[in-house]
Amino acid sequence: MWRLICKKNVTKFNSAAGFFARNFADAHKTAASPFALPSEPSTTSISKPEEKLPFSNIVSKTEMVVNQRPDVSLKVQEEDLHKPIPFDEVPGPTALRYISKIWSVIPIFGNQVTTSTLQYVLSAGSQISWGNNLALFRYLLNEYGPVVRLHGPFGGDVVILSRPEHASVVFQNEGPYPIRSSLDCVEKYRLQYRLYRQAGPFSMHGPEWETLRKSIEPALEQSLNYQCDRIAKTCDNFVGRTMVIRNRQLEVPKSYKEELNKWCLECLCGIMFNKNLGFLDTKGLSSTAETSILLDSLSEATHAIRKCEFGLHMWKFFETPAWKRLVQNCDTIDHILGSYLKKSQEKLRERKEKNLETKPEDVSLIDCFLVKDSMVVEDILTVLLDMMLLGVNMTTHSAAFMMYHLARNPRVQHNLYQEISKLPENLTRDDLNNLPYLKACLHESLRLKPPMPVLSRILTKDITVHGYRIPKGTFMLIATNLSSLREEHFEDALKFKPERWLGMEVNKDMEALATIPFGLGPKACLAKNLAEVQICFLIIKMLRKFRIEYHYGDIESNNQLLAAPTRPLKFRLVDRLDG
Ligand code: HEM
Repeated sequence: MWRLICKKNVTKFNSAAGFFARNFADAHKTAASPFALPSEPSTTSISKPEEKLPFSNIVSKTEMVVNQRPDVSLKVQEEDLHKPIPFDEVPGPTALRYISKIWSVIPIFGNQVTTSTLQYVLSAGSQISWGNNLALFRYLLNEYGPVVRLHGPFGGDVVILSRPEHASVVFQNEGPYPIRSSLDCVEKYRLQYRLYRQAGPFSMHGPEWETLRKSIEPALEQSLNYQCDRIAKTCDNFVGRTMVIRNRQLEVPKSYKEELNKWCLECLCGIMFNKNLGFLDTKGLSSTAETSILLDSLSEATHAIRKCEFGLHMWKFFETPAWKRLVQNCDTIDHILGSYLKKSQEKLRERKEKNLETKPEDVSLIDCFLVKDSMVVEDILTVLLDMMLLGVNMTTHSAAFMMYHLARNPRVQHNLYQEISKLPENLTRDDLNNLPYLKACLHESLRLKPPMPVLSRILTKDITVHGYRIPKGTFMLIATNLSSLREEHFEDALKFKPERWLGMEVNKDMEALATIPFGLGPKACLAKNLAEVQICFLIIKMLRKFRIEYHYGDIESNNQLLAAPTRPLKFRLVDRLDG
């Protein structure tokens, strides 16, 4: 009986304390940007109130002590309040705990494999699969609470989070050299198969990654400034191509996503090589053209990477069909990019020999890379391929969903059209500074359908999240797509409401941290500006010419690695009479 009364009272205390903790945390949320805080979480993190209140611990210990000496129990409680809860007590599926015990005797794999293998364990007998990690993560977080530990069946634990205040503890403590889960198969292809010295910016970390990133970012920014006009023309060409591929009902074909892929590749190659490759040729591409081969190889390589990264990593031990497909297609892309690199080298040499003056707008991204001593040809190839694999998929996904959201929300489309209709015919990058509604629409679209729905980090030091001590080396998965859809952060969270972003300081306000489509910290996307210019220019050009409609079932994102829309983008594009 004593036990029962005690338990009831403690439970009441828990909920009351939880209420205060939440309110206190809310007060912190609005007070300051989490990045203005010093980095040690035990003294400064925004989740500090929660860290101090390991209530789950109190219940059992109070129960135990109250029965004997109630006065001592208070002391134990107070001490416990300040102690982080051990990692072993982080909740998670228990079946995995037992499996991991069996496998821990042969720790040959690691947490990378854990994440991909979990789909088999967790999906057994249920609808949940890693293929749609949104449903899987939602299930785990609903079942076990905001911090879930997955005991790696093959060694290497994974912790899943989604709340912005927890994610911010991870980002605050990542230091100058964050580590994320790499694309293992791409890393193996480069380091072991091609014997390159670097694995590419996405997979690298540490001082070598920093040096590479410091070479890429200013060069990309410079090329973007000079090549904006080329991007604008490519968007015009895309509009032209759209006009000729519409059917009599003004609908674009099922393959419109491939057309967007071509647009994106054309923009990217324009920046990389200072050259139009002709992906959007109105006559279409011949199947033997180099552009066709590049496009097909990129799509095949993307499929092969998805296949290799999801499921058992058998390609680590023998050559699976997916691994062979990856090698074949990455070899083809490397070969084509290599030939462009060679031409650029020759051109640079000739200019130098003949002492020819070079106008800034004639300088391509690879020219900028070639003049850097820190980058050899193979480093440049890895950077270009990373950019193509990530950039084309992510930008296509984002542009596709931006068009979709505008089609589904005619009022928003109308308001946006009002904003952009005053722009001059020839767009410049500066024009984008005065388009708050367009920026809000893009951010809102990325909130609902981010192309990288989950961010990952491997902890470089111990941290305390939600009261739990999580050790260095743990593989963290941050389900930003879930925090983006939570009603507590966004009213009518499932609705497309760009107005919510007007006046909000994105990446600074705590609420805004619930949506970080380009990631955060030193490892955040290095081509955010490029992606924004591309998508904004495209939407401006499209809206000036057409009213976008969509008359079919809902389009979702498959929420996978290198995500893609689940349905054909069968937009109906009606010419504007005043366009
Ligand atoms: C709307 C389009 C895009 C979105 C939403 C996006 C989003 C992201 C995200 C979420 C990350 C990981 C950030 C983190 O872990 O904190 C990332 C990394 C990266 N992105 Fe993007 N991206 C986009 C376009 C592009 C483009 C166009 C390129 C290249 C041309 C690109 C190249 C990269 C690279 C190389 C990295 C790895 C950076 C590093 O680890 O240092 N992305 N991107």
